[in-house]
Amino acid sequence: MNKEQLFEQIKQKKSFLCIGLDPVLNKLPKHLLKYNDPILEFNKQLIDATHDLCVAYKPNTAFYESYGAKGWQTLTETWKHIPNNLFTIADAKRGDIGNTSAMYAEAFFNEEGSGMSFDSVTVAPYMGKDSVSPFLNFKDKWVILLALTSNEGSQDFQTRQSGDDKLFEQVIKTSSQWASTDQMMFVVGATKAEAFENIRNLAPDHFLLVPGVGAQGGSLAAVCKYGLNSKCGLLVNAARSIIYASDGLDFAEKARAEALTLQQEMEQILGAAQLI
Ligand SMILES: O=C(O)c1cc(=O)[nH]c(=O)n1[C@@H]1O[C@H](COP(=O)(O)O)[C@@H](O)[C@H]1O
Repeated sequence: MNKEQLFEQIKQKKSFLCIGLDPVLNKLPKHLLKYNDPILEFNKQLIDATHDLCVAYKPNTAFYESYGAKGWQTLTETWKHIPNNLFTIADAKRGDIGNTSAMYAEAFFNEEGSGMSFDSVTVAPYMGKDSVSPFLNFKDKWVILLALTSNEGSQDFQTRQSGDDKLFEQVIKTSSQWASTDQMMFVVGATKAEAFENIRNLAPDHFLLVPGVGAQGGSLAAVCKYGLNSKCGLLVNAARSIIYASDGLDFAEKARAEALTLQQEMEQILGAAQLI
C-alpha cells in the first residue's frame, strides 16, 4: 500500500487506529481453547469485529514465534484474514548485515516464498544503512524504523547527546536520506508526547507509528497536538487495551467498543484539523 492509499483509508474510515495483535494463550477467553488454533480464532474474531474502525493491524511476531512452527502458521493465517484494504505491519524489529536483512525482507514481503506479504516491517536502525536498505527493494513496502521508543530504556541510548543531536535525532536525520516518505516511517512512542514537536520539525512529512496509548498510558490528544501533518501522518497503535477488553464470551464486542472509543476521538481530531 502506498502513502496516498493509506491516507485515503484514513479519510474514509475517519480513523488512524492500528490494532496490535499480540495474543498470549493463557490470557485468551476460555471458550476459545476448544479450537484447534485458539489464537487464530481469537485474532479472526477480533479482526472481524474491528476492521471497519481501524486502518492497520500490527501483529508483533514475538507473540507467534514463541509457539514455534505452529505460531508461525498462526501468523500466516492471521495475515491472510486481514482484509486487503488494511495496512499490515509485521512488528519484528529486524536488521542485520545486508545479506541477512535481505532474507528477513523475503520472509515478510515475498508471499511466494514465505506465504506472507506484509505492507511493512519494523526495523532497528543500529546496524546502519546497509542493514536497512534490503527492506527497501520492494515496491510499496515500508520500513518502520525505531526512532524514539515508548519504553523507559529509550533513555539508555536514544536520548543520549551525540554531537549536536540526540541519538534518535541523528537516526531520523540520517535515515531520511535513505528512502522517501513513501517507504519509511518512524516509531515514536505515545509516552514521549513532549518530543513530537521536535520530531515533526525533523520529519515533517513522514508517517509515524505511535505505540503506547492504552496499556502504556500515552495520550492520543497529546500525541496529535504536534504529531498530525497534512496527510494525517500518524498510525496510533493499541494492543492490550483493545484485545483484552474482556476475557469472556463478549471479548470481540468489548474489543470493538474500545476501538470505537479511540476511532471516535480520532474522528474529532481529524475533523478539527480539517483533514476530513
Ligand atoms: O515497534 C513497536 O510497535 C513498539 C515500539 C515501541 O516503542 N513501543 C511499543 O510498545 N511497541 C510495540 O507496540 C505494542 C504495544 O502494545 P500495548 O502496550 O499492549 O498497546 C507492542 O507490540 C510493542 O512491542
